[in-house]
Amino acid sequence: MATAKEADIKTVGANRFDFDSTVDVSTLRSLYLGPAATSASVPGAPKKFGAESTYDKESNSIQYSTVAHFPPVRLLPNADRKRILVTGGAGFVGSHLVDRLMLLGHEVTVLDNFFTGSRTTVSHWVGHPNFGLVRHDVVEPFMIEVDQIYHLACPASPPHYQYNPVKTVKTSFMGTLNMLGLAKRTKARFLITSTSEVYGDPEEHPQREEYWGHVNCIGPRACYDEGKRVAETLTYGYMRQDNVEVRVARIFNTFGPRMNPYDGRVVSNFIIQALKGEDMTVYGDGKQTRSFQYIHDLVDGLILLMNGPETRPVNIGSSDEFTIIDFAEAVRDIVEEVQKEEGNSLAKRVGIIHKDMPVDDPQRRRAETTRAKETLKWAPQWTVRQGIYEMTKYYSAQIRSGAL
Ligand SMILES: O=c1ccn([C@@H]2O[C@H](COP(=O)(O)OP(=O)(O)O[C@H]3OC[C@@H](O)[C@H](O)[C@H]3O)[C@@H](O)[C@H]2O)c(=O)[nH]1
Repeated sequence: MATAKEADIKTVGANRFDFDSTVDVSTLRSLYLGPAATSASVPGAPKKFGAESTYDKESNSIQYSTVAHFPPVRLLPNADRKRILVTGGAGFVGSHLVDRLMLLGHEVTVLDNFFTGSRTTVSHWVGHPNFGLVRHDVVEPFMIEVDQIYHLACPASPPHYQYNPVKTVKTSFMGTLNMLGLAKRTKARFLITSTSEVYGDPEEHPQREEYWGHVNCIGPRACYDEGKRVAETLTYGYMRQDNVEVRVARIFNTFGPRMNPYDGRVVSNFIIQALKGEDMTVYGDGKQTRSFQYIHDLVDGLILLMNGPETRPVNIGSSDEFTIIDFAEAVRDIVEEVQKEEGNSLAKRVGIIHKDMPVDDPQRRRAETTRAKETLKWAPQWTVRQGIYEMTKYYSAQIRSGAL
């Protein structure tokens, strides 16, 4: 069996609907893993991109330096170069989408309030003539001339979105209303990132797009679940009433580098705990299930959806389902493999402990992706193992550099 590190995926993206979105994985890696962790070779370009930070332990200070060279971006004819707005573009998913859109040669403006996003995720593009970064909260209107809007802005981790539930609902409703208004005025195509959480604690398994869901509208998760449901309602309202061109992605659990290590989601929690030699925390008995997709597969799906003809909601996720307890063991094995390779093996295996199950935690979740396969010709290409391996290398490098 191939090991995780033997990932030989060379390119991501696809050439469909007259739109070539292929990008070398090595170029993407140079943006999040850095040159030391990748064999990236971008012809004619410097090996290191973006701002650099150096931590000094003695003075407990951090020194930043900016770099004025950027990875080469595709040179598109004017007619093909789009002006693209990405709300939440400094978040985990947003920053990877921005990397792709920039490398493909588009003009990208990122809107972010930096509640859960961070400037560092896109700092390697600051100063590029095709790139703009605006601190702005989508609950307020925003004026810009654009051709496409990827509307991602909203906290996505359960502890984050439950921290200020009123703000979460407000972001989902007002933010989507404002961005749809912008799409209506500019005639931009509008894509919203909805979520598998619209299915709630599902009574149907796996979850097809036709399933209406099972959501507790007054529970602690409702601010996000119902927020995204009403955001979808608004989106189709604007489509029917105002002919706005809309796309709706229902994203299932996604992981990858640049995920905030302390945002409380299971993949980041497990990898960080295992790397630091702490017990891994399984909530409840760990029999609940999730299917996890790697970030690059999700970004492929978003770009295909935006540029394809499908206007109905489309699930984008993995159908490789794990119980959380099995997932903890798989993560522990991969982290140990990385530690061994890096000569950092721990004296003993980390333990797995159980904590209380969060209220309304969905018991089963697996993406049914026939629609994405048929209408977008999309299929995930990264295994969970390949993704966890790369994400572990990323966090491990961050711990070594003092950033974590
Ligand atoms: O340390 C942990 C964290 C989480 N978990 C469990 O692992 C499972 C997954 O939890 P996560 O917090 O990562 O994500 P959830 O599936 O609950 O929610 C996610 O759903 C889809 C996306 O839209 C969102 O990113 C997020 O809300 C849950 O059953 C949770 O209880 C643990 O067992 N231990």
